[in-house]
Amino acid sequence: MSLLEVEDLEVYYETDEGPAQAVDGVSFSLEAGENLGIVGESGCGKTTLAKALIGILPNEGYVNAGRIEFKGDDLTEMSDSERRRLKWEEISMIAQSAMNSLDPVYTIREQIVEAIETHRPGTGRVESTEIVTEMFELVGLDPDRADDYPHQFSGGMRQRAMIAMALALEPSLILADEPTTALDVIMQDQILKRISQIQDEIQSSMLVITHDVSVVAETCDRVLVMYAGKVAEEGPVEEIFNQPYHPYTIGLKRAFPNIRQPEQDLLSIKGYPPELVDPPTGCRFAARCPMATDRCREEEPKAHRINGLRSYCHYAEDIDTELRPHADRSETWNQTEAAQQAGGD
Ligand SMILES: Nc1ncnc2c1ncn2[C@@H]1O[C@H](COP(=O)(O)OP(=O)(O)OP(=O)(O)O)[C@@H](O)[C@H]1O
Repeated sequence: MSLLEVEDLEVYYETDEGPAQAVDGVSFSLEAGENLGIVGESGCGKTTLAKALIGILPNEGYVNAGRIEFKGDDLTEMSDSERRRLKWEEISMIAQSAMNSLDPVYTIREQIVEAIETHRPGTGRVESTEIVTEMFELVGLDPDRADDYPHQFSGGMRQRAMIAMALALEPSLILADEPTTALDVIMQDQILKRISQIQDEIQSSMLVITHDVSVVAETCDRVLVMYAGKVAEEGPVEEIFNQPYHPYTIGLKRAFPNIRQPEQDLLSIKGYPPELVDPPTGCRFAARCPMATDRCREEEPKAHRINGLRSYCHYAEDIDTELRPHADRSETWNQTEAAQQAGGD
């Protein structure tokens, strides 16, 4: 049994224009001890997916269909109180901004101790205080600062404090949503290394949600690439980044600097993701894909399994022979939209 199994998950938001299909038919699984990265541009549904997993969708958001099985129990069928019990102890979240997750009126120590005592009622004050000291040391904070309020910490320290809090109860699953985006590059690297170290010690799994493929390359075993609410491609990190089978992954990879090929031009994928209230039929990436055909615009791609990857591109099987050389060229992605349409078929 996998630690987490998500099947055909649909998460929608009620909007004035109708339901926005922010997560649409997403399936994946996560094994114990494994790290899975979820990547994709802003708005592709990464945070919505995480919020649905931990049960913190805003009022207008709801799970429309699908299953989220954690250790064999369906989270979508649990009551709020059952889910609250799981939070921190079994599943914890490191959010994008620590400021929004830490309570400004309590010291950091009070907040961590409160989380420990709520979930482990037998834990005495001395033991909880010891856990705080240990966690502070693990994330590289001076334990003497645990009695400070969040506003007395710098941004980087707050982020570390939140990581300490998220890991204090040794959860089986950590959801890290852009855990280091607000930090400078050196701090990002240090914090990612800390998280991986602690994770090894407490043997937990992690879902790393980010738009930055280098964060995933550094921390994850597998990657799920999302585009406009759907899975574009999924597989082991090495394979996804070395030999992807979806044009979107090829484009996304080329949009970030590659230390192995520093001479390569960075490219930007032209255009914007589609509206999610009335998404296009066919492949959601078709309008921005330089290789799209009429079939892509009409028929939704199914999963193709190749080389240990799951790719949702009609032409995944042909990528090796015909499309990859084309997709690897910057000029392919620099074409104007008119040229794409003229030459697309
Ligand atoms: N409360 C909301 N009401 C309506 N639509 C929403 C709401 N929250 C998010 N959305 C929409 O759902 C889609 C997915 O958003 P989400 O924040 O999950 O994406 P994301 O990939 O995490 O983006 P980012 O990297 O910017 O956080 C977007 O189109 C967004 O506009």
